[in-house]
Amino acid sequence: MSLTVKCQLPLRHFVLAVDVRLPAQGITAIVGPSGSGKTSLLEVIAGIRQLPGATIQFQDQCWQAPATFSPLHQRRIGLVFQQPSLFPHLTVEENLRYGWQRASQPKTLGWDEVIADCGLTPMLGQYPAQLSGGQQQRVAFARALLAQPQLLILDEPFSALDDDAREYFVSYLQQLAQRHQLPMIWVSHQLGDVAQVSDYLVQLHDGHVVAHGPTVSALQSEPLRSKLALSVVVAEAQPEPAGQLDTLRLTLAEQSITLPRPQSHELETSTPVRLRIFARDVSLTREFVSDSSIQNQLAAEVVDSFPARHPAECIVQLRLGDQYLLALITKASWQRLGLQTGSRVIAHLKAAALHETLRETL
Ligand SMILES: Nc1ncnc2c1ncn2[C@@H]1O[C@H](COP(=O)(O)OP(=O)(O)OP(=O)(O)O)[C@@H](O)[C@H]1O
Repeated sequence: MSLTVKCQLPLRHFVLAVDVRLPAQGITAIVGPSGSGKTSLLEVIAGIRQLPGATIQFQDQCWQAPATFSPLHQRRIGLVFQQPSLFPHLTVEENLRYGWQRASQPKTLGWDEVIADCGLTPMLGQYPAQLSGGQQQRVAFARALLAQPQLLILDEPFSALDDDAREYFVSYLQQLAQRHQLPMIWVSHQLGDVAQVSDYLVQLHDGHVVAHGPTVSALQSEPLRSKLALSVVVAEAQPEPAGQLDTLRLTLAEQSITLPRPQSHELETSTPVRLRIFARDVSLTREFVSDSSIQNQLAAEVVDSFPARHPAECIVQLRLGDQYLLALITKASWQRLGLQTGSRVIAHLKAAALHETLRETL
């Protein structure tokens, strides 16, 4: 199951030159600096830009080849851009019915379910101009779902939402990919969100794919590891001792960590959960320390170090079992601790930085 994209699109400052095969399942995130060609690439995939010579193949469907071109509506793509293009003269309900009535059968994403999940019930009778930017984005997202897409293409769809709502919708993306087997291509500047739920990462720079691969490993490879300084590890939920209702114990590489229990999460023992850990939230010592507020201390091995954005800092790559973690420390600390490849260290993870980032894995 794949999405093959080959194109050469001259843009103002460079040519968007892409030749890549992406998974046609799960969540594929496209990241890259502003102006690197992310939106243009989505437009080529959707067929909004009819580009001579491009090849777009989704699963067993040829959307574009030298002698073939399927327009957007035949591709059954749910397209959500940062600017929600709602019909201003229709109510929210009428906007939603527009997608719903044109949808193919069978409808796997139900009307009531999507409206409830997107929190739209109170605003069904209102017009777009009566809604905030974030509410309009939620309507546009729901309308795309109700059209029963076979592929969801998202370009910063939650940029106007507040942090709590964005967090909810990011985890909703994961549910949609998991429960409804709905593949997604998602452009976001929120690297933490992307690391948290994406299965596959593509990095664009000046119109070229400079890195792509499964998220967990792509984050540990150049150029993403230097640019993002962020790791994703998978831990397993552990049974909680009686009376400890506000904390959650996890096992990571056969070691125990504890974090504040997210209120929304009921995790069964052994459920694998993803933790997104910024390198800046990891510090290192040579020994376990007892007089620290940081209780999550994990024995690890130094496998590499490389420059960080600031010349006085470096990023240390650590191995915990078969998983990898990045730590951002100063070069002075690297010297003072006498670190080198193979050194045994203790990685300290701030629990408060972890508890907002807990997700069940796909
Ligand atoms: N129709 C067009 N013709 C020529 N150049 C274009 C056209 N549309 C966009 N560009 C240029 O192509 C480059 C990539 O734009 P694009 O919107 O794809 O980038 P992006 O990575 O999505 O940026 P952002 O993250 O800011 O949304 C920009 O330099 C832009 O000016």
